Amino acid sequence: MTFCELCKLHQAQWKTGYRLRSYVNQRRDTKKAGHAVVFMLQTPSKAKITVIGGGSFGTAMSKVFGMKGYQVCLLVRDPNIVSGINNDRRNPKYLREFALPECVTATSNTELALERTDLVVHALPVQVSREVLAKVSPFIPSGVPVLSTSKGLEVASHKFMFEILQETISTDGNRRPLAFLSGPSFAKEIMQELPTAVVIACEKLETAKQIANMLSSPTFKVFTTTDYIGVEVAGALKNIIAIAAGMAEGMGLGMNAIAGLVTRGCSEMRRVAEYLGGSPVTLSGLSGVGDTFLTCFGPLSRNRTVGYRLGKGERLDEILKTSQEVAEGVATAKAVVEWLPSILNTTYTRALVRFPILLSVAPILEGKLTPEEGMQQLMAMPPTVED
Ligand SMILES: NC(=O)C1=CN([C@@H]2O[C@H](COP(=O)(O)OP(=O)(O)OC[C@H]3O[C@@H](n4cnc5c(N)ncnc54)[C@H](O)[C@@H]3O)[C@@H](O)[C@H]2O)C=CC1
Ligand SMILES: O=C(CO)COP(=O)(O)O
Repeated sequence: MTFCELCKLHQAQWKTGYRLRSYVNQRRDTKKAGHAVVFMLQTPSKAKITVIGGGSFGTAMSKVFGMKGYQVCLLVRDPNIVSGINNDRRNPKYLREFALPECVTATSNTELALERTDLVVHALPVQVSREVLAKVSPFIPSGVPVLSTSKGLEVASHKFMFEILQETISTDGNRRPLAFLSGPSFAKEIMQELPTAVVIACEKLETAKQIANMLSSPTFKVFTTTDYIGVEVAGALKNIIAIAAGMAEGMGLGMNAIAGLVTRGCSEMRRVAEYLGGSPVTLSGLSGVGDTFLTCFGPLSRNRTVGYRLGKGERLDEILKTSQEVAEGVATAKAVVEWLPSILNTTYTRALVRFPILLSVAPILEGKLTPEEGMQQLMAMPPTVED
């Protein structure tokens, strides 16, 4: 069967699934939304997925769901992306070299994008997420799960995505299950259909499993966990470690230094996650060391690239001017220098002894320390027991 034939088959399945979706929506109206969602996600007929964000990762998620035959609607603000996807089956701005399945469409109309949707996938930079989620929230049908793929800490509030979602999506009295996807998953490699393994976290394991089933394919393997705190902390903090690793590489410090830095960075990340109630098992898994390795050593990483260019002597403003994609670690590093000492109820200087990597990146990004001074500071830390 060719790819086009497969798309036609999926479109036919979508049409036959329409009555079922209407039934599910009626069930939602009768306040049995929780059961209706469970039923919908388990059925083999094809549901509607709304992806918020037409950047690299939103495009990649659209492809994964589209390849499974779901009706994917991308909600984007740029009209060129809407027409590019609807007319040419390509996102003209991000990963344009890859075609999208025919069942992927795009719109800038929030109401249309979220009408009768069965799952919302959020793929926007963390710093704009609160504003966008607050706007779209009234249009998300009651009981529909929201799967976040964003990784970082909000600068203004020092909050993770799970907190931003709790504050924007679940406050209107219509509880919607919140789930979080993370792990080593470069958007470009997903578009290339290269094998990828991720983890989905949700307080209710059953919901995580249902979404995992919807996404799983021979090239996309999905694990599940209930430890959304561990997944969220790792997803945010690994980006800071990646900037540090890139910097060490740009400075030509050698593999001993980079491996040491990444390992100790993972230790700091695990200790923060455990402090907040995350599990060390999660931190040694896909969303923890898995994603940290990818981002620290993978040439496609935007965070590692920012660090590499800093290590080569460029200034942050010059680097950001020449990059159209988000490097979440830049904002997250800034948030962490204020947030981490405050949750530990201590000063920056005292916290620095326990978390020297997580807390040294922001002063370098801000130009208060040079990368060389940052590295000297790390090496001058007093010897401690390895933890
Ligand atoms: N690209 C990747 O390989 C992966 C990215 N992620 C995460 O996914 C999230 C999104 O990243 P990418 O898609 O890669 O970013 P990107 O930089 O490729 O795209 C960001 C998108 O957000 C849109 N946007 C920015 N501000 C907006 C606003 N105020 N309103 C509406 N849209 C707005 C931009 O127009 C763009 O389409 C990040 O948190 C990232 O860490 C997670 C896994 C992999
Ligand atoms: O999180 C990612 C892959 O899992 C992407 O990392 P970068 O944002 O550094 O490219």
